[in-house]
Amino acid sequence: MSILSRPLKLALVQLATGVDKSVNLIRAREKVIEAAKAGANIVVLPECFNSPYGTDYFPRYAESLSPPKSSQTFETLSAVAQETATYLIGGSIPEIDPTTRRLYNTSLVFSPKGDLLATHRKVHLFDIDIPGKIKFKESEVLSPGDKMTTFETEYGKIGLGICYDIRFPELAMTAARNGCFIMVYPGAFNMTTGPLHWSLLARSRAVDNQIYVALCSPARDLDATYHAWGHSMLVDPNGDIVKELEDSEGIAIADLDNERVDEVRRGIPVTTQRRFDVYKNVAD
Ligand SMILES: NC(=O)CCC(=O)C(=O)O
Repeated sequence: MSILSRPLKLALVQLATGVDKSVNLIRAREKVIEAAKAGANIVVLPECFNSPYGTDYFPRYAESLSPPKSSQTFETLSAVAQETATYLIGGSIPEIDPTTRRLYNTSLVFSPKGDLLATHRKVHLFDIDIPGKIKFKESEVLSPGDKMTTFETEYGKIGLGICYDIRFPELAMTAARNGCFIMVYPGAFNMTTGPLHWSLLARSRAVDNQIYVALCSPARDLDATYHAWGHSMLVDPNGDIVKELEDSEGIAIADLDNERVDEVRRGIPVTTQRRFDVYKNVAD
């Protein structure tokens, strides 16, 4: 039995986000409906789709998810997943834990019935400093999540990370070894690291693990404080880019094929040739 039980249509919504949260939510809803009308079974939104991306914004836009009814974004995503009968991977949003007052970069996943299926808090915070190019420190305001996230669908198991998480192959490797047919990363790379590594990382995670990899970015807005790279894409288990957007708003719709996964794994059978007797202590 293939890790992807049957073909499916995936939609990556490269949303143009702005400063007005309600407008972002209305537009996200419209795009999910558009994707569903085009036949998508699973729809993905970008990292930080309800707010601009930036440490100044996270505290101002953060929502508490407990109890869920208090979150405007939770309610919108749940309702549109149910309305469209799609699996909805709700990009990510700034979340506040009302007890600890800690902030997280959090992704919510809903079933076609509108039920919450999974929650992923970004595990690896985006702290980088490339002199003269970009300095960013999510950890100034955010706390990291402390668990891997996978969830079951009728198509098979899906692994979820957020943006910078893609740089840590262990997450995708563990998800793939646990049977995931795809890793999905809502993400917002930038004009320095986007051209350098966005597609390289997606293709690497795909080839390493012979799984699909999907990246979903916000559209680029040159008036915003952070310029997202865009280029939402789907990569197949052979490392080929199946679909890629440019930098403006759009929806990438692509077919995932269970036979393709099996064909790639049969041809180059690394999934059965691993030598964990040789490199068993990967965390040492
Ligand atoms: N939002 C992010 O995590 C950005 C990650 C990024 O740009 C990178 O180069 O990694």
